[in-house]
Amino acid sequence: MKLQLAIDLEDIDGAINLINQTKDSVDIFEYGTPLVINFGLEGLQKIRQAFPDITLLADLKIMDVAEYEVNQAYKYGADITTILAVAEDQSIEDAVKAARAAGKQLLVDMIGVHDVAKRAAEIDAMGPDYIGTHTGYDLQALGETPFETFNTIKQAVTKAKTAVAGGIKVSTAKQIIDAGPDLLIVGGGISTVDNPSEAARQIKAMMPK
Ligand SMILES: O=C(CO)[C@H](O)[C@H](O)COP(=O)(O)O
Repeated sequence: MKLQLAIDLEDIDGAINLINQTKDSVDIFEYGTPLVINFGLEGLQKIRQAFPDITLLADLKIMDVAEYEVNQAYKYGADITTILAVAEDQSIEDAVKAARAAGKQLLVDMIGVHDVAKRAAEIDAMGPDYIGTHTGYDLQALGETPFETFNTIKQAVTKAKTAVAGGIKVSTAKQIIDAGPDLLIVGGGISTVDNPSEAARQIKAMMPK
C-alpha cells in the first residue's frame, strides 16, 4: 500500500517546503489541481527539478484531448497523471495507450460518477494502472466521505490497483486502510495540520508494508 500526498497549495515554494517535511513517509507526491491552475506544467517542472527522484503525479483531471494532455504531463516531469472516469471511453483508451507508450502510469478518477460499479468495471477493462474513488471538496463540504464508494470499487475492479481520496485524516485513515486500497491519497489531512511531517508518519505507520 502506498501513501500519496495531495499538494493542493497555492504556491510552489510551499509545495517544495511540504515535500521536504514529509518525504520520509510519502511514496507519491501529487501536484494538485490548484497548482495546475495557478502555475501550469511549468510549476510541475520546477518541482521535478528540485526533486529529481520522487514519484510525482500531476492531477490534471483530463477530460478531452487525452493523448496530448497525458503526454504533456509526462514531458514536464510527471510519472503518473489523472483522467476523469466521466470522460468518453475513447479519451480514456487514448490516455491508457499514451501511458503505455511512454512507460508511465495513469489514474482514472471516479469523481462525479453515479453508477460506480458499472463504470469502474468498464474502466477496469480499458487497462489503467489505478482506479480511484474520490469525494471532492464540494461534496466533503456537505459531509460526504469516500468510504462506502470505495467498497463498491474494491468489488468491481479486478485488474487495476485501487485508490481512495477525499478528506482522509489521521483520525479516519485506519478505517479506510483496513478496506485495502493500493493507494491512499491524503491532502489537507497532512498539509493543513500543525505538524505535516508527524501526520504523514502516523498514517504511513498504519499501513501494511
Ligand atoms: O483532488 C482533490 C480535490 O479535487 C484532492 O487532491 C483530493 O480530494 C485529496 O485531498 P483531501 O485529502 O484534502 O480531500
